[in-house]
Amino acid sequence: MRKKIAMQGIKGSNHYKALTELFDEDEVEAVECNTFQGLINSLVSGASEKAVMAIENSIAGSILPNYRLILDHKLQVTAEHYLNISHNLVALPGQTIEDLVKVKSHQMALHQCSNFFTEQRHIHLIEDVDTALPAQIIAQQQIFGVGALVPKGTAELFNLKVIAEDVQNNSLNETRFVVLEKQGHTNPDVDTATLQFEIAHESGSLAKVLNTMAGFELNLSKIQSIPIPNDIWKYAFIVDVSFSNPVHFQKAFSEISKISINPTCIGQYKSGKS
Ligand SMILES: O=C(O)C(=O)C[C@]1(C(=O)O)C=C[C@@H](O)C=C1
Repeated sequence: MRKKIAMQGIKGSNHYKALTELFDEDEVEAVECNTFQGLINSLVSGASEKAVMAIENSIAGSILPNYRLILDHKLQVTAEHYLNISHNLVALPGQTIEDLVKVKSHQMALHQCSNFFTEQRHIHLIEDVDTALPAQIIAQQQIFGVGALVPKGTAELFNLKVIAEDVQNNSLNETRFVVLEKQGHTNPDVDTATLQFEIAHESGSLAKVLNTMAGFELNLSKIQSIPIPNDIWKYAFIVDVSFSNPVHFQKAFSEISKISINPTCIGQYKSGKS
């Protein structure tokens, strides 16, 4: 039986691209979910074995609600993948950009193309569940006057015309996706970890944690603060670190556990950076 992997959106979306670059398409079945919450529900209920979820983009930044979902459901990150993102404006053939009155796409995709649409004042932007679904609906229902922003290759999938290629604000546009599971596994071949901790509201408490990481030769690649619900204006920190020796990470984590509050390892995995 093929492994079920939950993703946000449908075939033709960036999530689907990420999923097929992470897994052998013949061995897995993509479970299409309309929302990030739906993707988590699929994983938590056991309907899917794993989930592929976008977590941050190089133009639009962190998808903070997705960090919240990982923490609230105590999920583990078991892999990561960086996908080059290209947004292409598509519509039914026979139209030009002047004919479009609306463009529908995923909120993150619209953010990443804000400069292009500032110049197209006649176009009304509308959020949709992903990039591919509005394209599929435009094609199925033959809707004129409406465009979609889709990855390369998706126009052909739905027989749509590419009106403008690569309309993202910056040609260097990558989204980082994580693979989520209910439980992590002990894989010795890891060089990256994500951890979460809170600290006492005291001068120097974050510096102590960061110095401990430096002392064990952990290289910090990201630090993200996230509000602690029920503790107003207090924040937890989510940190990504890389290391050449997993033992260094274990030792550092044990030290950090002594000087922080609620330390949690959210995952140890192999870096997806090339
Ligand atoms: O709609 C899609 O194509 C998606 O896979 C969603 C998503 C996202 O969640 O950030 C994925 C990558 C791009 O950054 C834009 C949108």
